[in-house]
Amino acid sequence: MADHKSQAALFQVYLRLRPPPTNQQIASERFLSVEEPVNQDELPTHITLNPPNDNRRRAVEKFAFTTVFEEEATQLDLFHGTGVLPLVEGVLGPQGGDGRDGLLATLGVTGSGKSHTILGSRSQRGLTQLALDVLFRSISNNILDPNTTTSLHATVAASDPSEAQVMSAQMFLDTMYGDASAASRASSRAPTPMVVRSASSASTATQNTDLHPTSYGLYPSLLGLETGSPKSIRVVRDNESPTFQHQKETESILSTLYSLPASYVPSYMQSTFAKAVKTNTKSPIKGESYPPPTPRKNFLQRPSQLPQVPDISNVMVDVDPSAEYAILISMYEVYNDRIFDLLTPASPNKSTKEFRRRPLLFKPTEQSPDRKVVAGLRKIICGTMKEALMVLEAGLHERRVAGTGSNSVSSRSHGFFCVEVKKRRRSRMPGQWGGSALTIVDLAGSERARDAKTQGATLQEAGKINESLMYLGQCLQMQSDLGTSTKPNLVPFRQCKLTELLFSNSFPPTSQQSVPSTPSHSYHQHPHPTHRTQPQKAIMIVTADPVGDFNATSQILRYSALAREITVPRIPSVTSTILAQSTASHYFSPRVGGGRMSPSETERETMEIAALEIARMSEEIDGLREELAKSERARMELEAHLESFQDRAIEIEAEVREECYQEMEKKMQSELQRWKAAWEGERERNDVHIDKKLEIYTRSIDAVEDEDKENQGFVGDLEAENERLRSEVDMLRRDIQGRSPSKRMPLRESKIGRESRTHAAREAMAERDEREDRGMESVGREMERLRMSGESVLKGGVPMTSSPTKKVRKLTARKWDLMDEGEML
Ligand SMILES: Nc1ncnc2c1ncn2[C@@H]1O[C@H](COP(=O)(O)OP(=O)(O)OP(=O)(O)O)[C@@H](O)[C@H]1O
Repeated sequence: MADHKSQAALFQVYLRLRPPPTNQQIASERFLSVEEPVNQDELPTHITLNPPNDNRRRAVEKFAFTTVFEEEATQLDLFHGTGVLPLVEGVLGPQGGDGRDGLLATLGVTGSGKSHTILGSRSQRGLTQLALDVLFRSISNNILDPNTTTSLHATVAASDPSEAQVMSAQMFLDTMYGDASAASRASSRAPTPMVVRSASSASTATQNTDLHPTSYGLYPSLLGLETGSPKSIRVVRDNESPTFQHQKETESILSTLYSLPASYVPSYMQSTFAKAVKTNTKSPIKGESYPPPTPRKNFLQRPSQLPQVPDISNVMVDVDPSAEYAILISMYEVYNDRIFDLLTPASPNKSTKEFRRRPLLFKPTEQSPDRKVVAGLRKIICGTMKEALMVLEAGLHERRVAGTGSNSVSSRSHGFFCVEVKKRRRSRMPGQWGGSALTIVDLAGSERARDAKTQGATLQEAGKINESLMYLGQCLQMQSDLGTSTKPNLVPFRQCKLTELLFSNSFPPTSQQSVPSTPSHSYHQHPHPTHRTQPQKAIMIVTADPVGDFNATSQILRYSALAREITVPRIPSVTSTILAQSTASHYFSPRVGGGRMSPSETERETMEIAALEIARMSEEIDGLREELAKSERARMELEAHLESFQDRAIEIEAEVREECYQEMEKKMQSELQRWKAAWEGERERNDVHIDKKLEIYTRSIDAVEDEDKENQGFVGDLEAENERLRSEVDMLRRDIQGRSPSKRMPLRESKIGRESRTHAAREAMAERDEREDRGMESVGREMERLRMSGESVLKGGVPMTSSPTKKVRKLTARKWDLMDEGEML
């Protein structure tokens, strides 16, 4: 049944049954039985699922797999029996050329043993470790060591089509686990410019590892060099997150960076870095090897011992002797339908300060226009199996797991472990790197919320997990129905990230994708090294617990089995019982008389009809039951859909809220800035205005004071002059009055004498009057001027210095002065 189909299917599907837990107290009823293989030397391929005896009448289902591994099967049995070796060999391409992509995945209900199978346990190695072991050992003579091959990092990074950050294993491991030898080296090494920053950091910075760019988030900042703005470098310390832009510190960081080995710099920045080093004249310690980076606050603990069993030291696969290889490891997880790098530490969010990973895209890139790749992953060049295993451990540490009612360490995401085997012709002038990849996938397990007792975020995760597994189930069902057709659109793999990642490389290249056939030993003569001539070879290991959850297990088996047979049990009980009873009592009773039916015959006929009717109805009920079961499944699927849509809606709402909040915040900030600037401008204008006013006041007060003083001087002079003139007038008056009338008469009488006297007196008086007139005129002018200025001063609030009475007096005096002598007398 399965043989023909398994040839055409995209996946070879194996079933592994897990043994019951040793501490299980009450053994549940076993619902799964393995069918004996036809040939005793072969492994079984079929199982039967017997519904538990709980009064619900369900169909007995039979499933076919490539091979069934029973409970007692070991990790080694799985390794040899599932075709992992041909998979590894295919990736290495022993016949020349790029090799063939391989995919190894596990699928099953939560707690059924997926992670145990693929990743092993504390004491047992899993298929991943075994595959790495055989891979590294097989290419040991052909592998390039990143620590000794100087150009390796640059050439591999240049050939990578996925915008990856390529990094050497040594540096990465130091980043994650710390440098075991750093402490001993620290004392003998010259102090680095960045070690001590503040009293607090000085005490914590006992390891000079603080210096590495990643610990200060400097990789993106180096881009600043390209734009010629090293001042704007933003230095963020991983464990404290202060941001400062200090020129001196920046310079010191830069000079430290310039002295780092090139391998410390991410691939996409190599050229910038090289340029910067070239032009930098301040490199402090050339040739000094700096300590490893410390992006983590707390280092991971280096595993003291990795499991060594099962031992496969005698197992090797063929390699291409004319090629040299490089191994690149990357790890990512699909969590809530988003891809996250497991080898890049989470970075703090600017606004929330929460440590988060950035989701990555599965997309075609410039270098890979016709094939999607996970873009922007961190890829680690590993020279040894130990390095690869340590990278694996570090990545697993970052993977999301949670304790649920079904499994204390349940994987909450689909984990991807990618081993890229880079390959090029071995020669003095090696060509471009080509190669293929082995992808190992540990899928999250399907679970029922009731059994797993999950809630909140874990329940939401479960919704997403179940949904993605449902899509995977649809794809697997379609792929097992493919027959000879290779049309990719028959398998609806674009429904979610998981199926896209698993299936998009499973199909032979289409006419547009295919490239002219190349000789087997030509490594990428074509422009895009991502072209593949063969679809990936895929192995799926389904794990099941024969005494676990019947419903969940049967669902998984239905999805994944290469073939299925359903046996609907007949209903012997009702029909046959009635018929048997009738037969016993009446049916076979001898006929009485000829031709006519006796009462018993009539009765028997009625009974027969009733029995047939019952049988028909029973079948109908069975059909209805089957339909009910189907629609129940459909309902469950729809519910899962709905749940995931609701989750998505919540997510979108949260995202929109966040966006609105950010936008509002930004607007508020800009409005505040604008308002502050306007306010500041207004204040400055006001200040200037008030200053000017004050200045004017001060000046006018000074002027008035000066003028006042001057006026007072003048008034004083005039008054003195006036006083003098007045006294002179008085004197003259007295003088005139003091003369006796006799003396005056003779003057009158003696005309000549009188006239002469009068003439002399007149002349003297005229002279005096003239003099007085001149004096009075000038006094009047002066008084008038003072009056004018007094008025203007009065207007400005200063009192007048001359009074109108004085004017009157003056006028009187003048009048008096101008009177005829006769009138006066
Ligand atoms: N074949 C086996 N032999 C021994 N122990 C096993 C086997 N399979 C599973 N186990 C044990 O069962 C437990 C659950 O297994 P595991 O974590 O691999 O389940 P899982 O399918 O990966 O679960 P989840 O999907 O929740 O991550 C572990 O303690 C594991 O060691």
